[in-house]
Amino acid sequence: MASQLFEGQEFRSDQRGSVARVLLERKRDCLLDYAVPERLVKQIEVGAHVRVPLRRAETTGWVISFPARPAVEGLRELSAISSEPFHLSATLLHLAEWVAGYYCAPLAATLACILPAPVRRARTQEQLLVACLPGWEEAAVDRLGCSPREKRAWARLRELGPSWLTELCASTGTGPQIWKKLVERGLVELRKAQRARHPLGSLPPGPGELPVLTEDQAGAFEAVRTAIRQNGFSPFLLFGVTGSGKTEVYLRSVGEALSQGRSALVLVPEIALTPQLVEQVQSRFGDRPGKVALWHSRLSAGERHDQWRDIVCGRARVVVGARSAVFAPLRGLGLIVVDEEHESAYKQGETPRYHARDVAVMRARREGIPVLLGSACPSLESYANALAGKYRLLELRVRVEDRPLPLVRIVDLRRRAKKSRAVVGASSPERPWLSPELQEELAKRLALREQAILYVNRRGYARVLQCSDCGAVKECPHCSVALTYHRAGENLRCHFCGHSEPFPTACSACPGGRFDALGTGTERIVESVEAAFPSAKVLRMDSDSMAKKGALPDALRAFAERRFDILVGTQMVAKGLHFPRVTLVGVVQIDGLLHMPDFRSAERAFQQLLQVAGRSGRGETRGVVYVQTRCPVHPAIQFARHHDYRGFAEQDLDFRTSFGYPPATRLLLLIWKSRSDELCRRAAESEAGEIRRRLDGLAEGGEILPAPILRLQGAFRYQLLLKTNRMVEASRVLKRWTETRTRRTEVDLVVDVDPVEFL
Ligand SMILES: Nc1ncnc2c1ncn2[C@@H]1O[C@H](COP(=O)(O)OP(=O)(O)OP(=O)(O)O)[C@@H](O)[C@H]1O
Ligand SMILES: [Zn+2]
Repeated sequence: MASQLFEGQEFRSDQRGSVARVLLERKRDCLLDYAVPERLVKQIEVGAHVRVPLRRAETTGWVISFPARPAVEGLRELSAISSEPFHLSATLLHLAEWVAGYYCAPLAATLACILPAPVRRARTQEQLLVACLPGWEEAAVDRLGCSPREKRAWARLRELGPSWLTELCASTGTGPQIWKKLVERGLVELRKAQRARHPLGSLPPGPGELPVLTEDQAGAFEAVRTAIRQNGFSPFLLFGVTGSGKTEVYLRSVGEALSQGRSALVLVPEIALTPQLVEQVQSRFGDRPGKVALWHSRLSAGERHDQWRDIVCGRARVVVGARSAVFAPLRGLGLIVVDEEHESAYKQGETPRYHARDVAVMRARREGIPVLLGSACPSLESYANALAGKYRLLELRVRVEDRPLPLVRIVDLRRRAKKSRAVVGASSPERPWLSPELQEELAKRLALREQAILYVNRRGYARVLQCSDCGAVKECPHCSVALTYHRAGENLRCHFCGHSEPFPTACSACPGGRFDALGTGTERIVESVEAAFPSAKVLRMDSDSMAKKGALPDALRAFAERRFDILVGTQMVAKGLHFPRVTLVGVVQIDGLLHMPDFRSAERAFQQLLQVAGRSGRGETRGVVYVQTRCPVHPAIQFARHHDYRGFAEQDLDFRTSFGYPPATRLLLLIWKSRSDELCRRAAESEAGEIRRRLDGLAEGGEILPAPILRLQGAFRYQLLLKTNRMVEASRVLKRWTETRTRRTEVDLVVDVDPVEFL
């Protein structure tokens, strides 16, 4: 049965019935009716997760409705219901239905993304809890003849109150046997208890003194506060320059929602990259364990299981999370905050390919609450919505304490001598990657004991490894891209599929055995900096060096404590970091971003520049920024030089309107994928005709084109880009067609609504 069966229906959790319509948990949407046995009638509700018989086996699914009359006679009975915390609320079902409909995805897949099966199946954890038995005084304990160690342990537990055995042993330096002994003496009890896993448990709570808001902050907060009190959908775009204190506006707003007895949701692009914000939320609101919940896909299934229960039952009042937290089952939601709303990490790369910022706005509308989107360089989509009056624009024009924005200097690399082709192993005395201007400024800042950040848009050592004799370039065996040379592991790696191979001993195309390392990455910049400033302490920050759990917070702390002078990194160093001693930011390399085959390439480069520049001069000394480029007149660079967001937005919006790109229209990207190039191209061409016919009048399309990276993870890809102003309808037609599409086993089709990735 197709999905349109339940489109537009009201999900009401107060409904009951003797026939349940169940959406099976499978790849494609399939609805079946089951009889509800007498014993389950009281517990069953819309959104319940159930086990049902299917042919000779059992499967699982979600109760979607209680039809008055079953679709067929002689129904089979459903067999069991999952525990109540794992029933989805009507609000979430509606949201899921919208996501599935808009993003052209199966509803079953969307529900599985909201509440993944391993999370649901994980068990609550039980641990040993130690507690003092009542009625004992010190004098009485003395008479029992306890050893001094036993007595000390008992006294300590009395101060602490009931404690988990493992932690008690660790914090008091005792072994479990001492506690067993105290149990034997009848002084303490040891019992098993349910223990919720709180991923934030160990962060220090306790709010300090709140800063006095700047005028702009106060204005913005007042607007949000009024909206929270008034109840009702109201979307805000908080556009605040770097260092203007957006976080404080978020925190005050969350506090306001809580004080109104509501809960709040704070979305961040990537949890691992924003430890500073998570810590702030926890220290402001985590006055009891579990009040702030964390939600992202890197938590274990057990942790997510417990967090889900905490959120559903109302123990957690604030949820901080990445993309998928937009579906967190908070009750009485009063506010949603989306930090760095322009970030592409909010877009999910697999089915359902939703954009969490847009789902957040949709959820806020359904719940009738305010949503606060914040950024120092808003996406043009959001900015256009603000210009059109759909979002209310709140501006923070100046940095806190009236600190000036940094001075941006452009270093034009065009007239420089050609870079020497640095042969691997040979040292390059002139250090071609750092211009004399940037080196001079670095030297100056180091002498003043200030700190610097250098941004490079690629990790690794060199972009390409090329045979010095025949010119052959080492490519990934699975993708049509060159491998990146990583010196740290002496290997070559594909940044798209993760393939890795050792540094070659010989060229595969000729007898040669010498290679040129072309282009640069973070590792090479670290090498250049260390050569130029042997006494400086340099820290590399990219997804390679920060791969270990806890590495990033440790590194941030070390840099904050000035154990390093220079931080070299990828976009990781551009986001949300606040280091008052940083007075110099060097953009070593950014040109690559300017020329991506993507209509957003200028916007991305501009955002990156503005963000990274914003790390400079956040303390008492004014900052400077050096941007090295071969395209000094590119608008992204020129507008960034003057911190002119509006100027950039205006001219880029003009370009988008002239060429029919978002936000002037919406895009639908269809991608055919197959192991066979020929099959893929043919399928794309034949199906594109059918799609164009069905979408006639709803969407307009260009040609079938090979994807910019034709082969990815072993699959060849062809694309069709369609433009539409009626996405909901177009998406519905496409969904119906994909559901009935005769399945060609070798050719997959992906439908990406509002795509952000075109490679
Ligand atoms: N009203 C205030 N008075 C003094 N300091 C403040 C005030 N508001 C915020 N701050 C401090 O200013 C610093 C910068 O704030 P914050 O990191 O929120 O800026 P931001 O707008 O998020 O910048 P970015 O976009 O660059 O990340 C923080 O250390 C914050 O504690
Ligand atoms: Zn690859």
